[in-house]
Amino acid sequence: MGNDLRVLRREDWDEWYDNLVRAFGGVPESAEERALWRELTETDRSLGAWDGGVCVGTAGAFSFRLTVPGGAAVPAAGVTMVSVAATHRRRGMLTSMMRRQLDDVRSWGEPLAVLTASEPVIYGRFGYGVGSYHVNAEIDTARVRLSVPPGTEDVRLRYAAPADVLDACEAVYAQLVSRRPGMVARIPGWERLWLLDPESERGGASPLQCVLAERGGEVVGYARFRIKGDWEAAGPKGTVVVQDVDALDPAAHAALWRFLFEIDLTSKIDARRRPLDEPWQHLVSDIRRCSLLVRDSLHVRLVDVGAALEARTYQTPVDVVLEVEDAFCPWNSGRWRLTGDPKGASCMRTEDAADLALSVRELGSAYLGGVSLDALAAAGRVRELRQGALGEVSVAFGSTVAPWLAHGF
Ligand SMILES: CC(=O)SCCNC(=O)CCNC(=O)[C@H](O)C(C)(C)COP(=O)(O)OP(=O)(O)OC[C@H]1O[C@@H](n2cnc3c(N)ncnc32)[C@H](O)[C@@H]1OP(=O)(O)O
Repeated sequence: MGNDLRVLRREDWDEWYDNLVRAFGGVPESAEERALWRELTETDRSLGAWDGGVCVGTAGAFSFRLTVPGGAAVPAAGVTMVSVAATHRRRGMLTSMMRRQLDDVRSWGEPLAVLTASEPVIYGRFGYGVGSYHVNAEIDTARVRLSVPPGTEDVRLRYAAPADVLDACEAVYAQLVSRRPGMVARIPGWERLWLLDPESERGGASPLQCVLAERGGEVVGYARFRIKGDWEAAGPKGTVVVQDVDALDPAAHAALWRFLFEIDLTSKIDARRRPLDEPWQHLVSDIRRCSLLVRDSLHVRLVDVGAALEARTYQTPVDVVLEVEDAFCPWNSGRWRLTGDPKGASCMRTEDAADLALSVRELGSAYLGGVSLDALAAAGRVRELRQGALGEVSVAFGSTVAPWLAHGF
């Protein structure tokens, strides 16, 4: 191809990042946001493709820790900032960057690579499966009522400037990370991303607002949101645009959502990227008027099948031989014996007969417990080779809590 693919040097960052911005339409970010991404880019884990000294391809990999079923925080490459210049598209440049990147991730000893896709069609060929989903909700708060559980009245709410209470909000988030598969522990510096609030990206809404939920002086939750005012002849019809709601217990959760439901001069909540099983869905009087839309969220790639399957736990005892096919990372292909239970697991090479056959992409989908192997088998993507194996393994792989990624990257 004649292009040079190499690890990013800090002095090349501006040209590298310009290629990325242009591939996403070319509208520049605010100086503040650009400076923050510059700081957060892990250059030694990023790749640039150069053609005659001009940057034409980019790919990065944050060093994340991802919560997996059982609560462990597993090293995972957070694949990001992927772009190929439109002048060089569809010549295999992405494929060569993914090749190099997955080889690198393996050499770093990280068992997983994860990403959120600009277009879901791109990454399946490289062995990524959709491992978590989120919902977007548009709630008609003029019609939908929220009932709250006992204890909600004990929660006190107060406004605070988002920057002033950032540490308290981050402490709440940090407590939630180990409770839900698919969440990512915050790398220092990342918390500042949630406070970037350029007027150009507010879509006519207010600056970011924050309300803390407290009980006995302790912060037990927070909501960050904007208000987009609107009026019609009959009166106000503003929208509450929710950015984050994180709460440590049911009463704090209900108090925050009730607050968002009842803000005067608004008749709608627009909440994106919420967990599939978020409790407020069970508190509303009319779920249909909440217009839930399910979207793919985290795409998961097992880079080291044995280490990845050992790193999580299983809901019920499991002893199974998996025949794994992995064309892009052939070191994973072949038979693996997985034995595990709620306390731990081991996964090793075996010559024993296989019970289930599947590709690494299906393993990625099932890995966080949000997509059942049964459903994948019904789609013809998993084959049962020993009768009864599918049901057992499917239950073992499940998670009682829906996996969820709180934010893009
Ligand atoms: C994690 C993230 O950062 S997600 C962000 C991804 N980046 C973007 O969406 C920015 C805009 N798009 C781009 O920069 C580029 O089009 C990319 C990176 C998506 C693809 O780069 P390319 O170098 O053109 O991909 P490459 O030539 O290696 O394609 C490999 C295969 O994937 C297919 N493919 C790649 N991108 C797409 C797409 N967007 N839609 C459909 N098919 C695609 C190609 O057709 C090709 O298929 P084939 O092997 O059957 O011929």
